[in-house]
Parts: sequence; structure tokens; C-alpha cells
Amino acid sequence: MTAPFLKLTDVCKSFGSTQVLKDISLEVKPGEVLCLLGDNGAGKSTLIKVLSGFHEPTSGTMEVEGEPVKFKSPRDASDRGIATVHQFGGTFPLMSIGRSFFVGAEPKKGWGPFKRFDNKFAGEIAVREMRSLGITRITDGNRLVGGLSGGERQALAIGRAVHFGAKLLILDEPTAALGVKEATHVLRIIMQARQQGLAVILVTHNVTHAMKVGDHFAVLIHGALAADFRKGERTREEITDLMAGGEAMAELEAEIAAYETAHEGHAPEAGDLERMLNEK
Ligand SMILES: Nc1ncnc2c1ncn2[C@@H]1O[C@H](COP(=O)(O)OP(=O)(O)OP(=O)(O)O)[C@@H](O)[C@H]1O
Repeated sequence: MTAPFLKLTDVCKSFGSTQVLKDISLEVKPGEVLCLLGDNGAGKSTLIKVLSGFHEPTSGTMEVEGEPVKFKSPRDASDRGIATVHQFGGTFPLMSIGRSFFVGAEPKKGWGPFKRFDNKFAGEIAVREMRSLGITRITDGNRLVGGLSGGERQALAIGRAVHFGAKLLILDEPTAALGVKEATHVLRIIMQARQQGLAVILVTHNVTHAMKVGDHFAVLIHGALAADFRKGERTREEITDLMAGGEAMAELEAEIAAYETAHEGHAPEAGDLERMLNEK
């Protein structure tokens, strides 16, 4: 059996007295897509930030390839092969494709004071990496990133991550702003990354997209892992219900809190509680 690339055990994250992540235990293996699902405010972004070194967990452990890790910065996470791609690809609209691809790691040509950015090389590599992800329409690395479609920008960002040695790709809502065709293309790129043996964490609200590419699913509700299951173990309706259930429970909790505030800290009586539950 393949060993996990990343393993979390009882990871918690609090900000002051607010506990945002509660005892998260999860793993993702090479060549596997883990879909992280959850409603707004469930804790998905916070979990991504913990995984990518922006936040340190308050407690719990993380292991990468079997070794315990403590990320002090995003650099530490990227040094371990964890790359996060955000919704719009995190690329720079006014840069050329080649320059954007190599930001922070610019290839140089010439020597001494004559050293300069090797534009031709950068453009060729960027175009080649995008081509390997199925983007064949882009042949000129001098084109501006701003002129690319949303899907092409995602491909550029993913190609860049792969080129610089990512082993785990974290994709944050990569299809959210895209049309159907572009979204399908991005899903295809995810499948390709998976085939190349990368581990992928796909964060999405879209159950249909998740079901198309996911091998493994984790649903967060109020910062806790409400469900963790593999492909085929739940139907689309069950997954959608789970996510919607989280929302309804949140409303109920808010009603109970409001009741307690209005009744000098007294919890609702059984009858009142039953009425609230029946309204859900
Ligand atoms: N720095 C912080 N300080 C205090 N609370 C925070 C902080 N960051 C996040 N939270 C809270 O943690 C909860 C989870 O937020 P998070 O952004 O992780 O959710 P999410 O699932 O990514 O939501 P969305 O899908 O809307 O982006 C929210 O209630 C949020 O207000």
C-alpha cells in the first residue's frame, strides 16, 4: 500500500479563544485527489493555510513522507514540495507568460555585469509545461498573462508548481470562476497531475466537480471533520445533504445561542428545542 505523502493527526488551530480547526486527522497519498468540501466558514482556508505554512497549528502533528514537520513559513512548506494554487492562479496579469512562470527563480544568461533574464528560455519552458498539461493553444511565451483565460492561468500556475518540484498540489476553488468548458479543462489537468503521481488536495464547493476527480473526500463542518470517505462510498445526494446539514446545524446553534441570550443564559426547554428542530 502506498504511504501517505501528508498525514495530519489531531490538528487544531485556534485564534485567541476561537477554535477554528478541531482535531483534524487526514492523509493524502501520491497519485490521489483528496477533495476538501465544506460550507462557507467551515475552516477550509484555515486548513490550507496550516498545510502551506502560513499558520502553525495550535496542537496536533503533521508528517510529510513519514517525517514530522513544523512549518514556520510558506517557504518551509514549499521546500517540502507543497504548492498552493489559488483561485485565479496567483499569476501576474502584466507579466509575460515566461517571466510569470519563473518569478523568484529567474533563469539568467550572459555573465558578470552582462547577466540578464533569459527571456527565450523562460518562455520556451513555460509553453512546454503548459503543453504537457494539454494547453496547446499557447505557443508564445511572450504573451501577457492578462490575456489568458482562467483555465489557462490555472494551467500556468499548476505547470509552474510541477516544474519546481511540487509533490502535493493544493488547489483552492480552481473552478469557481470558470465556465463549464474551462472548468472541465482544469479538472482534466487535475487528473493529469494525479496520473503523474502528485498528491492533490482540491478545495471546492462544487460537489459535481469533486465527484468527477476525487478519490477521497473530507467534509468539514464548523472546523471538524464531519465525514471522511472514499469514492463510491456516498452518493451525490448524501454528500450534498452532509454539506447542507452543516448549514442547518449552524442555524440551529445560532438560534439556541439567541434563545439563551434572550432568557438570561437559560438553555431552551425540551419543548422549545423540539420546535426549533422541527423547523429545520
Ligand atoms: N485569523 C483569524 N482570526 C479569527 N478567526 C478566524 C481567522 N481566520 C479565520 N477565522 C474564522 O474561522 C472560521 C473558518 O474560516 P475559513 O476562512 O477557514 O473558512 P472557509 O471554509 O475557508 O470559508 P469560505 O469557503 O467562505 O472561504 C470562520 O468563522 C472565520 O471567521
